[in-house]
Amino acid sequence: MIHFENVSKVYTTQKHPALENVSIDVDKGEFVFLVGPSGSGKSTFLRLVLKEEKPNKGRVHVAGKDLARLSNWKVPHLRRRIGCVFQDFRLLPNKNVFENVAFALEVIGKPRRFIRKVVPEVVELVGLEGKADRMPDELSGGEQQRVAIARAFVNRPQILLADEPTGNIDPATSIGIMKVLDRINRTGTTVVMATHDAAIVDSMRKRVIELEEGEVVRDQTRGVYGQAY
Ligand SMILES: Nc1ncnc2c1ncn2[C@@H]1O[C@H](COP(=O)(O)OP(=O)(O)OP(=O)(O)O)[C@@H](O)[C@H]1O
Repeated sequence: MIHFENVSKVYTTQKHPALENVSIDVDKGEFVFLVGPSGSGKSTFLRLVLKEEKPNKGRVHVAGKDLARLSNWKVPHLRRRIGCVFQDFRLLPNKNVFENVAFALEVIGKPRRFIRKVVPEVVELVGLEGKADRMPDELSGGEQQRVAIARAFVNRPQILLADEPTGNIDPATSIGIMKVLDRINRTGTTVVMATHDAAIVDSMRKRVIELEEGEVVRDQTRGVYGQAY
């Protein structure tokens, strides 16, 4: 589903590569944690998957497409197949829960009837049934992140990228967020989550890929956050 082959990325303003000779394969339906110190290249990896950045060397394939051969006008189509969740939720403050989730479908031209059917289903999937009328500022941080996940998933993307989704959320609430991501993963969606949250990684026992100064230094099938010697 995601295939990196000897990928290097150097930002023009930086001396050191953000990613160096990275080769990673993520299969359909996998759940992968991307860990490593700040600046090790996790966000750069996610940006390359979205074709927000281009590699200086190597190849990136996503959902069977070689991104170097994907013309710019097809990039929005690629991004529709990839849901994104961020640390800071990024909800529209003037829209309620239903409208925030519906908006993701409106912008890609889905009919109103379809939207009225699927939005409540996804709102329920993330555990927010009964709260569809709430505005973002009437929700806790954990609930806001559930809305963001619903919005990322409502179009049933093949891949869900999450960049520090529990970064602004307390540990107890984070467990609930991880249950939602796990539920989404069980529907067959590939999930890649960049995180510094050791407790979460240790409790989930999923594949762990560790980056250090842009290089893959560990790739473990049922891994933990810290190096297991
Ligand atoms: N747009 C950019 N322009 C220049 N340098 C960048 C840019 N984005 C990232 N970098 C640099 O590339 C390296 C990798 O950064 P990246 O954001 O991918 O790391 P990260 O592992 O996601 O860090 P964090 O855990 O703090 O989010 C760092 O040295 C960073 O300063």
